[in-house]
Amino acid sequence: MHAVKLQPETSSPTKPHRLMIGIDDLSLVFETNDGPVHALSHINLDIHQGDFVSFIGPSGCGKTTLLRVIADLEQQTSGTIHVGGTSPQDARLNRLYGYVFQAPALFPWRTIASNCALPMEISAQPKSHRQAQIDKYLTMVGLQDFKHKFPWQLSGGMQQRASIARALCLEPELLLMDEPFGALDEITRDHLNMELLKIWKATGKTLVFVTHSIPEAVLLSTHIVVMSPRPGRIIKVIESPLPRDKTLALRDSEAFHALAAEIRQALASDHQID
Ligand SMILES: Nc1ncnc2c1ncn2[C@@H]1O[C@H](COP(=O)(O)OP(=O)(O)OP(=O)(O)O)[C@@H](O)[C@H]1O
Repeated sequence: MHAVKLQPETSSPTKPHRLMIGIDDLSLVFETNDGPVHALSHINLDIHQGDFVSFIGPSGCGKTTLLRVIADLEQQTSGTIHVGGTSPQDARLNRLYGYVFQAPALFPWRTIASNCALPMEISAQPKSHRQAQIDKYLTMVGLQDFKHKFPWQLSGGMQQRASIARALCLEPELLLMDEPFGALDEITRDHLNMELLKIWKATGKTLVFVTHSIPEAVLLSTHIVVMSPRPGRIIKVIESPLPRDKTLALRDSEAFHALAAEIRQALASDHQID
């Protein structure tokens, strides 16, 4: 299939923020027993410091693979990528990013505080600093009173909040989140979406977020990257006209519905929705 190279609408001449992620003509092919899988094809994307960028698209369009390339967990077949002005490998080694998985992935034999401490123990940070970071971020996600509990004593939403706190403890500039709220009920998801927006505002971090949910992408993002499968590619990058300061009430606004419709149209225009 002919691959269309799209320049995203993410940059403007007046934008003061530095480039956090720069991806240029990147493709990734998985060689499998059934032949090559074109997971990513000719991806061009700029993400700036402080942006909240969502990847949305049907199953198999390469959202997770793209996030994993940014995180240096997969290597591209061709093209280039820079993360924080360096290679993804250096960004990983310098702990530039935190990664939040779809499942909280907490160790059941460690308390919430001890789970949060683990990455800081691995990077040999002093105990007093570890304690301060844990207190800061467990308070931020509303779990300070649960720090001595074990993961299995917490609800799914609380466990996911704990995994976000764990990622924040290392003070990464960049937070990569792969459908972190996909398994949660709608009410809990609403709540955590608002919590995440608060954290994003308070910390000024750059967020890259994978989701299947159009309302979630609209509610959270400054930019929405619409993707399509076979081969996995970007079909449109939409800059949100909505304010960065958002409330759940915004979902009843005309602007919200218009943006959701634009995303839906972009997805439908490809005629490949699974
Ligand atoms: N390690 C791998 N080896 C071979 N093929 C892979 C591998 N990882 C992903 N793929 C394939 O690459 C394509 C993109 O997968 P990816 O998981 O990135 O999609 P996705 O958009 O995140 O899907 P979902 O929304 O279902 O999680 C799919 O066809 C998938 O089967």
